[in-house]
Amino acid sequence: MRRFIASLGYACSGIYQAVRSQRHMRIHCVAVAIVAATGLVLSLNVLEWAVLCLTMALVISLELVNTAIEHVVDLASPERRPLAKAAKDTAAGAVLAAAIFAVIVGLLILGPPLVQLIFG
Ligand SMILES: Nc1ncnc2c1ncn2[C@@H]1O[C@H](COP(=O)(O)OP(=O)(O)OP(=O)(O)O)[C@@H](O)[C@H]1O
Repeated sequence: MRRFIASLGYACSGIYQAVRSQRHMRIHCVAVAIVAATGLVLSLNVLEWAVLCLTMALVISLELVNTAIEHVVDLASPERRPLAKAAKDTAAGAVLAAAIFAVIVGLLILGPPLVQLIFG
């Protein structure tokens, strides 16, 4: 049990450091807060919350993995190398792809009730 709590602490510390050091991570967190607040205002149903939570978790998780890859690349290759560039750019691409689809999911779920609330 003590080992589990220690591991939990290390994981939380990793998230905290990523939020502190990565601007993109802070932007994702603000987006999550805005989506959550909008979802509360719109009284989304359980399925809509589940889809939104999964989508937001995917983006945040990929940003954490991207940050870890950046650290490992900086450790393994402080000098500039094509493979180091490919690793960083591919990891960043994974976050971008998830973020684009997250915007689409957000528009699909929040868009219609938001339009209804504002203009209906
Ligand atoms: N060791 C390297 N070798 C070759 N290209 C690199 C290397 N490190 C970074 N780059 C290139 O520079 C870009 C920016 O890298 P940089 O390390 O400045 O930012 P990052 O850590 O990838 O991203 P962030 O700004 O989110 O922290 C990378 O996406 C990659 O294209």
